[in-house]
Amino acid sequence: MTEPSTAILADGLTKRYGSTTAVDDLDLAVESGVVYGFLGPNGAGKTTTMRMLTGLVEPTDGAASVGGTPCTDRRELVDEVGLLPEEPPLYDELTGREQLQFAADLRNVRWETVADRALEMCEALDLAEDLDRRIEGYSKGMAQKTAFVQAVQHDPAVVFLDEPTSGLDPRAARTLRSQILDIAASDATVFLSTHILPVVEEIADEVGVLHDGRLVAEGPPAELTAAAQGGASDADLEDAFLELTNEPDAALGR
Ligand SMILES: Nc1ncnc2c1ncn2[C@@H]1O[C@H](COP(=O)(O)OP(=O)(O)OP(=O)(O)O)[C@@H](O)[C@H]1O
Repeated sequence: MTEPSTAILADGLTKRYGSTTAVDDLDLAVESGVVYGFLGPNGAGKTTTMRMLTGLVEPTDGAASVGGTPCTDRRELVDEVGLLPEEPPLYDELTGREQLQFAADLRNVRWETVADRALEMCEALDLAEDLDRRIEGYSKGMAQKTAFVQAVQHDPAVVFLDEPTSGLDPRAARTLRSQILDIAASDATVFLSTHILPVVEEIADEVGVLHDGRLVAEGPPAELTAAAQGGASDADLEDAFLELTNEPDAALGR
């Protein structure tokens, strides 16, 4: 058996905006092939963390790397990562197919090499028939599916997903969950931020809970759940989340 390698590493990662500390001295070590659920209340610093890890925002302090590449090295990082941001970058005037081809071009990847994978994913997500329509006429769900495929079609080693099932109907959300598991099974790492805790319970191997920019708990979902409500057998991840983010100092042993 080969030793697991670290896909995402953050050391004292900090981002301040004026007097606001969005991310506060964050340490992370996420192993390859893991689905890491990144949770936290609104404004906890999840998006800012993902933006630093993908090189979109410079940290004020600390450092991070993805697949061994420093996150400040955006050019190198582009080959390693796929990002589905909160507000996906799509061009209204393009068709879905042109958008996917454009995304491949941007990464200097030949469309022919990713087309089979991309089109298979579109087929499973029930998007294939809409690929030759312009994105301006897409529903929110269609746009979200396109943005997801664009983020992962080049088979990146590490995938960052911010609310990936946003706007998806239950069938599409289920397909997308299974695609995320397929991605992880192929030894890629998935860093998943979502408020939909049952999704995290279902597919995450590890969970990190962020509160006010600080990591207040980390572990497998079952472990966090087991510690919630004094060990009550019917506690779930939502109970754990509410407890941890209601009393973060207790979680940190203060
Ligand atoms: N560009 C910016 N300028 C100033 N403050 C910012 C900026 N981006 C984020 N912040 C602040 O940093 C903090 C963390 O925001 P962030 O968007 O990272 O949280 P989040 O956990 O992703 O929240 P949500 O769940 O609502 O998406 C908030 O207080 C936010 O107002």
